[in-house]
Amino acid sequence: MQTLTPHVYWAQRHGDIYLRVELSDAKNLDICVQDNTLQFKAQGHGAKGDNDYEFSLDFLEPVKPEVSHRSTQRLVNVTVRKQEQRWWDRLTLQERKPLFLAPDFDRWLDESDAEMELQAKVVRVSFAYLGLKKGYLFMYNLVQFLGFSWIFVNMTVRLFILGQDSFYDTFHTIADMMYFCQMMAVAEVINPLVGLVKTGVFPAMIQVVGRNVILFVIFGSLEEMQNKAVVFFVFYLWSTIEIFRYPFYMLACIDTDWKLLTWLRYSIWMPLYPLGVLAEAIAVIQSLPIFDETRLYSIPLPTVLGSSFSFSFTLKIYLVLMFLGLFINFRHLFRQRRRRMRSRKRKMN
Ligand SMILES: CCCCCCCCCCCCC/C=C/C(=O)SCCNC(=O)CCNC(=O)[C@H](O)C(C)(C)COP(=O)(O)OP(=O)(O)OC[C@H]1O[C@@H](n2cnc3c(N)ncnc32)[C@H](O)[C@@H]1OP(=O)(O)O
Repeated sequence: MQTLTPHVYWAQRHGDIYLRVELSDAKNLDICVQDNTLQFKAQGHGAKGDNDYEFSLDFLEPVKPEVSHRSTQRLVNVTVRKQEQRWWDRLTLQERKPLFLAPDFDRWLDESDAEMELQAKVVRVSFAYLGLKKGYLFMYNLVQFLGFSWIFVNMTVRLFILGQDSFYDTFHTIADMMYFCQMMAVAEVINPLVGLVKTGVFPAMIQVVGRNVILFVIFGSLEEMQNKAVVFFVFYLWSTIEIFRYPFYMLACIDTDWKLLTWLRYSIWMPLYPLGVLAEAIAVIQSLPIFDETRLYSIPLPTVLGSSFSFSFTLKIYLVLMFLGLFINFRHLFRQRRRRMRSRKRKMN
C-alpha cells in the first residue's frame, strides 16, 4: 500500500484548533504533537480508496502536546489546544497553505464571531454559577426560616397555653431544633469567606460564635441551666429577629424587596440585639457558680499555682467580650441600615 495524504479541513477558536480529516473507517490511528508539529498516521478509506494516509502540520504558534481525537465511520475529528488563548492569522508556520488543507466552513468563524461565541459561553457559565449560588442561598435561608419559625410559633403557642410555666421547659422542647439551626448558621461565616455573600466575616463570626457559646456551652452542658427562665428569653429573642431576617434574604435571592420586611430587618435589631445580649449575659452570670461548683471544664494546675483554673474565670472574660461584640455588631448593623436606606431613597428619587 502506498502512503497518501487525506483531505484536511480546519477551523479555530481562541483556545482550540479543529481538524476534520476526511477518512472513513479509520483504524490504527497514530496522532501526536511533537516539537509543535502534528503527526497524523492512519489506515482508512480516503480519496484514493483503502490505504495508509498521513500528514504533518507545523503550527504557527505553540500548542499543547495533548491531542484529542474521535473517529466516526466517515471522518476523524482532531482537536489541538493552543498554548495561549489568541486568534491566529493562519494555521501553519509556512505561509503557503499545504494543498491538502482547506477551511472547514461548517465550523468556520471569523475572529469577532468567535469572540461573541466566547462571551456567550462566559455569560452562560456565569448564569449557571449565579443560578447555583442563588439556589443554594435560597434553600439555606428557607430552611433557617422554617426552623426559626417553628421555634417562634411553638414558643408563642406554649406561652399562651401555659403562661409563665412555659419558661421553664423551653430547653427540652426547643433545644434540638435550635441546635440544628445554630449548627447550620456556621454557613453564615463560610458564605462571606468564600465570596458567596458580600458582607463582613467578622460580624457574622461574632454572632455565630457568641450564640453557640451560649447554646452549647452554657445551656447544653449544664443541666442546671436548662430549666431556667432565661433560656426562654434568649431563644425567643433569637427567633424573633430571624423570622424577619431570613425571609428578607430569601427575597433578596430572587431580587425582590418588600418595603415592610426590609424596614423590619434593618430596624428590629435595635431593641432586640441589646435585649438578646442582656439575656445572654444573665445566662452567663447564672452559670458562673454552677461551673465553680461542678468544676466542669476547669483546668487542673500545679499545687504552687492553686488547685485548678476555673472555667468561670474564662466566662468572666467572655462577658466583657460580649459587650465588645455587641458594640462591634451594633456599629456594623447601623452602617448596613444607613447604606440600605440610602440606596432605597436613591432608587425612589
Ligand atoms: C472571633 C470571634 C470572637 C467571638 C467573641 C464572642 C463575643 C460575642 C458576643 C456577641 C454576642 C452576640 C450573640 C447574638 C445575639 C443575638 O442574636 S440577640 C438577637 C438579636 N440579634 C440580631 O439582631 C442580630 C441579627 N444578625 C444579623 O443581622 C447578622 O447576623 C449580622 C452578621 C450581625 C449582620 O448581617 P450582614 O450579613 O452583615 O448584613 P446584611 O445587610 O443583612 O447583608 C449584607 C448583604 O449580604 C446579603 N446576605 C447576607 N446573608 C445572606 C444570606 N444568608 N442569603 C442571601 N444574601 C445574604 C444581603 O442580602 C446583603 O446584600 P445587599 O442587600 O446586596 O447588600
